[in-house]
Amino acid sequence: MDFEEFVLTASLTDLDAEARARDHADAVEFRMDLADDPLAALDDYDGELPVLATNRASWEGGEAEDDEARLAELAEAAELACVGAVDVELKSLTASDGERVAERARRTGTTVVASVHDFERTPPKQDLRGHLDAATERADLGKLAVTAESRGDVLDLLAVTHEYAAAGERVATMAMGAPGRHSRAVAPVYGSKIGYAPVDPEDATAPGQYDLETLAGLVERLS
Ligand SMILES: O=C1C[C@@](O)(C(=O)O)C[C@@H](O)[C@@H]1O
Repeated sequence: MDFEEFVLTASLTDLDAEARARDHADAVEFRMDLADDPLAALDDYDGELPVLATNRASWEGGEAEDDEARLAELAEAAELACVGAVDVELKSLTASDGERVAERARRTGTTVVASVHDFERTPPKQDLRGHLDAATERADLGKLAVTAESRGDVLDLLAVTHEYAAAGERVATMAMGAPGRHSRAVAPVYGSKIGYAPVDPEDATAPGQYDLETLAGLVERLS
């Protein structure tokens, strides 16, 4: 997965749902931290869509508690043929074993996404740039999910997304929460390369997500 074009991913906690995502998604994000026995599920996977593997730490909004174990699992996932990309938190890449996951991914031609999440707010533009600089330096794509409290927050995020995309950097951005919901449809117009959506609305993996069919329709109409 090179993310040259926008990739709409269906966020799944159960890979069996891939068949239901195929009509609208380009890939699936497998939230390993929310799944039972994720490596066995990946071994058994015989779907058509490539997998972006995420094993989100509890300190970054996920459910994986044991950092060493979750990064070891993610490194194993990175080497599987069905996995086209792995998501590693920027903090893991800079401060823990995340770089080892990235090395193992690179050895097998798996793309590395460095992610940053802010579940509280949208930091000032200069900080948004700082996050994207650090993420794009260490990975093939820098992803930034913030929490919008106002339309102005979304404008800041979109402006910075546009700057980076126009400069040829590969980035994915989205504003979580209700005020930022429309960013999920609009950010791709400004160069964001990944969108996330659950197949069923009740399976959302972040606040403010549209369901997959809705987001696919919005993105298609706006592009
Ligand atoms: O990092 C992201 C983005 C996300 O948080 C969102 O806001 O859509 C959803 C997560 O599943 C994914 O890992």
